[in-house]
Amino acid sequence: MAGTGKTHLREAGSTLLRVEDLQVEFPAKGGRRVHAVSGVSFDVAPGETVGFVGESGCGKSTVARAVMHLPAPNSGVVNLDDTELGTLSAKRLRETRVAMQLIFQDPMASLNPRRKVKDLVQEGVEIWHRGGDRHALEERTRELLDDVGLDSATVWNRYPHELSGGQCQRVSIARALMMRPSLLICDEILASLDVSVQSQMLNLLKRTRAEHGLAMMFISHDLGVVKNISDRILVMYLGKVAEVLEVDALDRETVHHPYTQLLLASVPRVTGERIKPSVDGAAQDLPSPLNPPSGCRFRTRCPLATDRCAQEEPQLEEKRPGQFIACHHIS
Ligand SMILES: Nc1ncnc2c1ncn2[C@@H]1O[C@H](COP(=O)(O)OP(=O)(O)OP(=O)(O)O)[C@@H](O)[C@H]1O
Repeated sequence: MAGTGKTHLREAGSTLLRVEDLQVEFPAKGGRRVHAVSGVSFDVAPGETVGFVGESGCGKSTVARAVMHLPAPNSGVVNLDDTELGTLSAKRLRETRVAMQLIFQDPMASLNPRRKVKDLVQEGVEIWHRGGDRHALEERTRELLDDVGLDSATVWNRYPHELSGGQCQRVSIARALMMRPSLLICDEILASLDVSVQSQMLNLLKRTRAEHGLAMMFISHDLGVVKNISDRILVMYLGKVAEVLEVDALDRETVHHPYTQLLLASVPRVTGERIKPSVDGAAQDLPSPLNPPSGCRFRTRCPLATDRCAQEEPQLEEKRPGQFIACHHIS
């Protein structure tokens, strides 16, 4: 089995989203395959925010798309509210997917440049509920635009290119909320924004999730950002889960997976100044997902690695209450 264990999953009835043994491979030249996501399991409780962190290429976006079945994973099970997505007809899948809204990193690219803000926010609802009450729809659009910190009267007839990146991202959030989702999947949505706009957006997301009772998957390569907004964190490395932990465990004097340790060491510490995370610098050492290392995928960069790590894949085990680590050397 390619899994990294499922001991961290909670009782099925208590979760909104339950993902088991997700596997995604992409075809590559010469008949080879990119092992992008290999046996990832996690769950998200109603109203909970789970952060996904790991350096570029570790499979975070692929997990997000596989959860949405955009496209369906090669194998694995995705249950949303006890509905298994893989068993649904194409029509039922499209309907069920509305409850999960995905927001991307580049708001300009994900908003149709030829549509005005009011239409962008309304278009999802128009597709799903044709012939609804136009007045009520416009009211809700105004409300949501104001809610996400845009002056609805000002931006109503504007096009995306007339807005800043932060404003576009706010439109994307309003557009997602319009569909009344139970799960918001945010894929690197702060990465293209200035640091000051990032913190405004984090506050907006926290307020929004409380007001709308939303669960979130929050994806970022920046552990500092993920820590700020998440209840629990999944640390991913080369298509696998290295560690799952409650966010409080990050502040405790506790032992972590050696990869989490590397990420922690690269979180900016100087107030007001961004230090380039050292983990980005180490990215060239990332092995290829075309040919991932045997056993523990982190072993080629791990200071603790031994022969056992090459031969035997570590499974996620609960090392401290609420803290699951996949490492032979952490007890
Ligand atoms: N359509 C595709 N075809 C081939 N390989 C792909 C495809 N999409 C993703 N990959 C590869 O799968 C791996 C995981 O990519 P993914 O985008 O999920 O990572 P990520 O952690 O989200 O990184 P980033 O933050 O850079 O988006 C990478 O090696 C990537 O090159």
